[in-house]
Amino acid sequence: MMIQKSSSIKSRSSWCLLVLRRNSSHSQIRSNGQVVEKKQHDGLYLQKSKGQHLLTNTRVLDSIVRSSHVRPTDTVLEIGPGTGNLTMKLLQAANHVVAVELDKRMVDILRTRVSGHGFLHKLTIIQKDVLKTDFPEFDLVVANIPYNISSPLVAKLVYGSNSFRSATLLLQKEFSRRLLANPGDSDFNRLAMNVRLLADVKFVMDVSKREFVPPPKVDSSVVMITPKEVKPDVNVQEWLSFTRACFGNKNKTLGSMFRQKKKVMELLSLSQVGITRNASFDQGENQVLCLDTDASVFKERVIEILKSNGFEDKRPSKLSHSELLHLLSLFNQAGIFFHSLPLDLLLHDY
Ligand SMILES: C[S@@+](CC[C@H](N)C(=O)[O-])C[C@H]1O[C@@H](n2cnc3c(N)ncnc32)[C@H](O)[C@@H]1O
Repeated sequence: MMIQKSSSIKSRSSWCLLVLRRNSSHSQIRSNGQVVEKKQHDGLYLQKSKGQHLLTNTRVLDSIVRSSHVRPTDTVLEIGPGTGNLTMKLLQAANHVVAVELDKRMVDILRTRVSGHGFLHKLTIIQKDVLKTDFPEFDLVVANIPYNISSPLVAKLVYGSNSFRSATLLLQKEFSRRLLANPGDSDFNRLAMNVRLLADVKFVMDVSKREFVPPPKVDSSVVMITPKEVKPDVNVQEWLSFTRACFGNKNKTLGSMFRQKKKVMELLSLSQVGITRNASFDQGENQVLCLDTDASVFKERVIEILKSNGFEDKRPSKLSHSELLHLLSLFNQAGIFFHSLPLDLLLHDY
């Protein structure tokens, strides 16, 4: 299959008009939101909305597979196999590949291609949105993912119920830099804080935009995410709610964040934070404070905890995991609990 750029590019800001030649047939592609399809046998319209940038450089594909340390006994999860450039390599290296692909046209091409090479028995295709799919068991993830779902997808992998050895992912370069950043770095954010609580992230290599068809606007990087063997002793759902509250604006101090009336009311009204009266504040029975009357009590308690423990002037993005875990435990000891929002919502909310 050969895919090349057409000379008739009309708009630089929207998708290019592409010509894809396949078995001597060709078709035009323009996806600027409105897909203009001209049926031409097995022509393929690559859609920006689905992040369809195909990685075509064999050397890069080989490097990705090599650096993922796939074993012949492994089941590999591939997200967004597209036309199967990476899938073909994975099928040769692994025992089985589970490929999750949204686009039926891609699924059809993939199935035909894999079948033509006699590998169909090693491939399971799930034609679904990866964010709405429960995964079967797998050992590794290796994928060139659609960049528009990077955050929820990484969160789903790291916080999901599947255990796996590692995820080798091709990501937008800037996004990968954030995952690799440390507290205090300018690009460190909530997702990085959450991912790095449960996993290590290692840089593998940069990949130029020129290696894709069509080339995206940005360069890419491969990173390897490895779940930690020893996980911190924290309720992860409460942790996710807690960091969501702290990182509302990562550059604000925790003091000014929790002083905002809007913030306090939002936290309470969303049941994101529950506060109970307990022994550390009064001798009464535990009970959830009433929203309207007790917002100011809640605020006072939160500020008091921040102040007396030296967190009031700290910015969340400058704090280490152990400092934030300590702050959460201080809140808990004071009867303030960050009640979990549904995990699905927390994972999508980046
Ligand atoms: C960046 S392309 C990668 C294609 C192929 N792996 C390659 O490297 O050439 C991303 C692929 O993910 C698919 N995709 C986009 N959104 C998806 C979703 N929510 N669930 C599953 N697949 C999706 C696209 O249709 C596309 O085939």
